[in-house]
Amino acid sequence: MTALPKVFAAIDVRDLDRATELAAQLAAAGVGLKFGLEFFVAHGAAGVERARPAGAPLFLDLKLHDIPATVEGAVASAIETLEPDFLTVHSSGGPAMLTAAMKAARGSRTKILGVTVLTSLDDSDLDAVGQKAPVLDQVVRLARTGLHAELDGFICAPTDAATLRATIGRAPILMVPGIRPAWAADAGDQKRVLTPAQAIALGADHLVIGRPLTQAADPAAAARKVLAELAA
Ligand SMILES: O=c1ccn([C@@H]2O[C@H](COP(=O)(O)O)[C@@H](O)[C@H]2O)c(=O)[nH]1
Repeated sequence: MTALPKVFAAIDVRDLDRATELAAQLAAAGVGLKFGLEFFVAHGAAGVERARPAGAPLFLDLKLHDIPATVEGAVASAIETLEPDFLTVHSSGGPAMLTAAMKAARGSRTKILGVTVLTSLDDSDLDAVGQKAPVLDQVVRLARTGLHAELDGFICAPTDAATLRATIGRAPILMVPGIRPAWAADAGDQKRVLTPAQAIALGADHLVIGRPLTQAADPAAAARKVLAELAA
């Protein structure tokens, strides 16, 4: 089996031609492709098939969160149409929903990743929705629930990675967004961020990077720069 790339580029654009162009440039630079809600709501699985260069590693970031039967059906549909390398569900959907997602993925090559606490949230945001702070405790709590349901891995912030690794061990996959290279303009709506090298050093297996690549003057050059920084 070919190893999956360290970095996945988030193709968070609505225009199909622009997404296709970005996907071609970024895949050629050696990163995988992540299609999420903005693109998927506009273009669906057919759009992903059109925008994705043949064979490019695919992360379908749908962050599914619903009753168990609905999530089981949605995971089955995603695998039937696209068979992505990775697919996300929200770990906060609860044990039965997570078990249903894993049931639908059984026998496929798709790895199911549980989103713990979004990288755009901090302690005060958790408080506002009635969840117990600190964020890190909630991340660990949700990962434990996910482990019980035998999820393949988790989405967490780079600032959570070391604690989560120490809790869950080496085997589960850690896919980490909230990445900002030192040369990136700003964090935007992300609240828990670190650089690519810091995230890998703390235990991330894969990184998700969106705007620092897609909004760069030369997205492929920006992706190559990140990969060179990681190699160094
Ligand atoms: O906790 C999460 C889960 C998913 N994401 C997704 O990653 C990218 C990040 O994009 P940037 O432009 O690098 O901020 C985006 O597609 C999110 O939906 C996340 O950021 N945090």
